[in-house]
Amino acid sequence: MCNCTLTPHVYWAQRHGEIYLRVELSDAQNLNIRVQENTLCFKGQGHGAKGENEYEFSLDFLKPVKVTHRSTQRQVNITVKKRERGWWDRLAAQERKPLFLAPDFDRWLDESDAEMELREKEEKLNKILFESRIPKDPYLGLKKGYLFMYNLVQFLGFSWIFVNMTVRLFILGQDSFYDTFHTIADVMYFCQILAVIEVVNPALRLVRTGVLPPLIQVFGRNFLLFIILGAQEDMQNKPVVFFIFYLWSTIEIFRYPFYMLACIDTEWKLLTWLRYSLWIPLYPLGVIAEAVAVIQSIPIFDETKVLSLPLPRALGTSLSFSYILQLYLAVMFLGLFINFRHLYKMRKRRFRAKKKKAN
Ligand SMILES: CCCCCCCCCCCCC/C=C/C(=O)SCCNC(=O)CCNC(=O)[C@H](O)C(C)(C)COP(=O)(O)OP(=O)(O)OC[C@H]1O[C@@H](n2cnc3c(N)ncnc32)[C@H](O)[C@@H]1OP(=O)(O)O
Repeated sequence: MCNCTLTPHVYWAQRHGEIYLRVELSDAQNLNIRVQENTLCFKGQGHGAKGENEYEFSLDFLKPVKVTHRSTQRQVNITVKKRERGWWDRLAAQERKPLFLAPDFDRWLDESDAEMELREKEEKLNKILFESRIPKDPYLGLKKGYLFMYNLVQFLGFSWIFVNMTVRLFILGQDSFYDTFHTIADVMYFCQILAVIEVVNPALRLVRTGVLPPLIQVFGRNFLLFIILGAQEDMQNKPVVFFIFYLWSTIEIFRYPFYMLACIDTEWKLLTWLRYSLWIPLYPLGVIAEAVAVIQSIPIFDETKVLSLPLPRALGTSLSFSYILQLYLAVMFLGLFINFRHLYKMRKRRFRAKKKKAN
């Protein structure tokens, strides 16, 4: 036992593997801290509750401890390792708590919180270990730079379309519905040709997603843009073009900036929410608008015979493209179903991952 004269205030907290002691003694000098079995003896000079003096205390721990670590800042901090990991019901061997001892509420955790803290530390360590085992991709910077530029160009293109259409709608009202194609088509052609890259990217493993969903989307949009609208002038001044282009560009002005931020490992929660929620009303509306355009184009293709297939004389003169369009109408809803399910899964995965992080 130590021969104690003045005793400092000592604050404590525990974890499963260690005990933290904070001795209220500033400008401490001549420190002598010893641990034997389950007893810690402390002696030192410094400024404590009774001014500048020599202070000492001894503490019999509930169970054996080993190795200490100490640091002296404004107070003396001591870390004591428990010889066996576990949660202690109390700190001292004697049932009555020594008078100089009090909980350190700055570091205090109850058993379950301490377990959680431990698990988080282990998870972090495992993640670091796991990541250090994966060989680093030497072209990662280049890939991200390329994706960033691609998304930026698409964002600028679709923003131009969206802003242009909105301004025209405010100025011309319903009249703007009729010449959407003539004012917007060039930029839309450019963006949609470029969008073929979105099928190539997953095929080359540049992005972590499947090839089928972007293929359905790019094929679906380009079929409508280049064949149904592009090949039939009579379709180009129909109001449905306005709705199709407006729905396409509305989702894209949120989707592309979301990807741009992902390329620089940044996330803006509102943008993520918009990217993974806006499709819920927009996608079905888009497909309905596209279906209307396909239906409106059927008699026009029948009449003009554009893209009709010439047949041997015995079978008739030609096979109208409208038959392909009728088949396409059915395929469209299958495409809608596949992509709707894909986006639903992506949304669930994204928000589940976020919830886990928040917990
Ligand atoms: C075989 C051919 C069959 C043809 C059949 C044709 C039928 C056609 C019918 C359908 C017609 C539909 C036409 C379209 C209409 C409309 O668009 S209406 C308007 C509303 N539209 C929408 O809301 C859909 C918008 N589009 C999309 O959401 C996508 O294009 C998608 C293809 C449907 C799904 O995208 P996907 O990439 O698979 O999912 P994400 O969660 O966004 O991304 C997954 C991960 O990949 C990363 N990533 C993807 N792209 C990029 C990129 N360009 N840059 C950087 N990163 C990218 C993304 O960050 C994700 O990564 P993690 O975060 O690590 O998961």
